[in-house]
Amino acid sequence: MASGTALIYDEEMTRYKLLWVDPICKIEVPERLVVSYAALQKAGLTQRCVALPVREATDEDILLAHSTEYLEAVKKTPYMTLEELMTFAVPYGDVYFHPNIYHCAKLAIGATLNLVDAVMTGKVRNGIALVRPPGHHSQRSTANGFCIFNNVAIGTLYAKKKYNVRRVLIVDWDIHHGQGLQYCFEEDPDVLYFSWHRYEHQKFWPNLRESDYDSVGKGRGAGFNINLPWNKVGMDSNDYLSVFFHVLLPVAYEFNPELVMLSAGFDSAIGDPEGEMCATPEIFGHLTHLLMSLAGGRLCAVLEGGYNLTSLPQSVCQTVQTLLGDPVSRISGLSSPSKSALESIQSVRSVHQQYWACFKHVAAKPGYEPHTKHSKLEAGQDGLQPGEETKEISWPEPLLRLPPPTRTAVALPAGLEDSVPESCKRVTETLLTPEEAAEKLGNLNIQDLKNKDLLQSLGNVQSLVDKIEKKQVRNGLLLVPDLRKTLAFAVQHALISLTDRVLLVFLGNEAPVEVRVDGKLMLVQFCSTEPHEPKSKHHIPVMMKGFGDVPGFLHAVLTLLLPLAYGYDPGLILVAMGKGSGMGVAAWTQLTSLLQGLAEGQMLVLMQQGDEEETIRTTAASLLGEPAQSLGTLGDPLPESMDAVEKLRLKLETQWGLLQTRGQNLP
Ligand SMILES: CC(O)(O)NCCCCN
Ligand SMILES: [Zn+2]
Repeated sequence: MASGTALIYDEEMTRYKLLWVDPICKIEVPERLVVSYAALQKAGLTQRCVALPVREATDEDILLAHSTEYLEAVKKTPYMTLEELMTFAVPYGDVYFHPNIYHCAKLAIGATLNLVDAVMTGKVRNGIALVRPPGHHSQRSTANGFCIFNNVAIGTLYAKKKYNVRRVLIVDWDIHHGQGLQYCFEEDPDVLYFSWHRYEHQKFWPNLRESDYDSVGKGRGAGFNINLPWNKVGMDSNDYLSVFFHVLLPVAYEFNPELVMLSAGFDSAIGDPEGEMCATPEIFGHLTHLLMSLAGGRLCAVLEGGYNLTSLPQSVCQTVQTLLGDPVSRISGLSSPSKSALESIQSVRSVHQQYWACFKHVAAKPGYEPHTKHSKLEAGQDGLQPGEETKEISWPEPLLRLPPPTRTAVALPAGLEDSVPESCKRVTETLLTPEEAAEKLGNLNIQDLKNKDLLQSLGNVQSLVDKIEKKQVRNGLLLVPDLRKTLAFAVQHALISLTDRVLLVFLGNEAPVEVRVDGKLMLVQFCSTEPHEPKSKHHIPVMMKGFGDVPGFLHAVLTLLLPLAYGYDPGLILVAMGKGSGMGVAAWTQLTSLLQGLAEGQMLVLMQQGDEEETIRTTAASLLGEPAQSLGTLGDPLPESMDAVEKLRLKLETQWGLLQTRGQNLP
């Protein structure tokens, strides 16, 4: 499996700037790259990445997405006078030229293509290209929105052509609509373009009717263009995560991309004059993590926008740390998305219902009609007039997410030692004394207290929890003779010595532990037989019509388990698979990968002794940060599974706000 994170940056791309007065373009300054790269250096991240050089794009590269006449016109700009440059820019809109911008634009493309090469050849697992000028607004024969050539469009076409990549997912989290990407791929069913963008019912730049949610793609590309408009400013992590859980990730998994291209614009971060949103930089560490379980981890991030010189570098560092596999910081205080976000989420899901099985059950009623004219008042403030003072917004600087010295520790019975990768640290702790065991697990009976294997597994669990608490170890894997007793002990010990909130995800029918009513344990139990009525809102039985229903299981993980887990914000995750739960290895590692975005990745996986070695090894690999195996092309989830999840969501969404998928007032 490929490993390593590429970082592509060249200071030559800082050598162009606005040469005249233009209040719109003045925010696109060279310092954007300078401060971002400096922040990576200061955080010690540059030396942990694989530094790759830029190269100049060739004409052939550029002509993948642009017309000859446009390229020939741009070729003349290095020789233009100031007057000519100004005149040349006017017809394009919100873009400026400079004698060196053509050179830098070729380097931005070349950086993107070198990144695609490195990822597609397995030289690295993922990477980021810190480039300017950005690209996602530029079109076949048009510069626009600070963009000259469309870096990500060319990167995508290049990957398809050179590496025969079939399906490419483009995620554009820049706060502006990358209409250039939409136009380029809207008829192509092999490229799924997802963009969220400040829209305010067409009142925000680029004010395009086709940026609304009902632009779903054309012809064979219908369904493969997803626009999520933000009709109000002030969106925060609740809104961003909700869109990932209920729109982007379900479709992305169904699409099953072979490569993920990320139009990483950070003007969607707090403090940005363009976005005026409220999501703090940590969110990009989570959004990146949630995309890394797709396409076998092949992820190429390319910088687009981002104009606040404080939140931009912070967001870049959050993204790079996650690409490197560092623990993701906890986001506490999550509650629920805004009403406006829910209207957009509902609209997108209903208009895409006919194209995606994951939305099959969605009511066909949009959250709002795209055509209704909305008064300026209704659309909220119409953004900052150029030069208007932004009120002082401040946010805490994200903490450095230091990885513990050991990532994964394992406690396996003798003989299974070589079933996990070398880099796992072995734990073979002393037995727990019967007194210690009885003290925590009152209900142990006499033969238990004589059961050496049980006492050994309790000792191992205690030791692993303590190592995690001391930040010596991030996560662990244990094979245990008695899952129930060991889980109960793990919960007890963790609540005493590590955290006051434990999330237990259990695959199996018999409830693994008695559920506490103090809210200190959340149990999400995937079961295939109708469970008895749960006693508390912290015991969530998820009916899976047989564990063979991988699409159904995944749907429940993305749209139910993750929102619950993020809303609960546990300090430790326990994952346990009961005997013969028959969940496929690929689906299981998707679960253990995705859940590492919670609790700073502090997780214990407990498996019943006797589980096949393949599952043990892949689980350990997932805990070590190996990308989850892609699930392959998913069939449709079983209707019963979808119904069970929907019923559960409706029941729980008032208590767990991130479960909501539409405005409350909608049926
Ligand atoms: C790359 C970008 O999306 O940040 N460009 C924004 C241009 C805004 C013009 N009003
Ligand atoms: Zn932007």
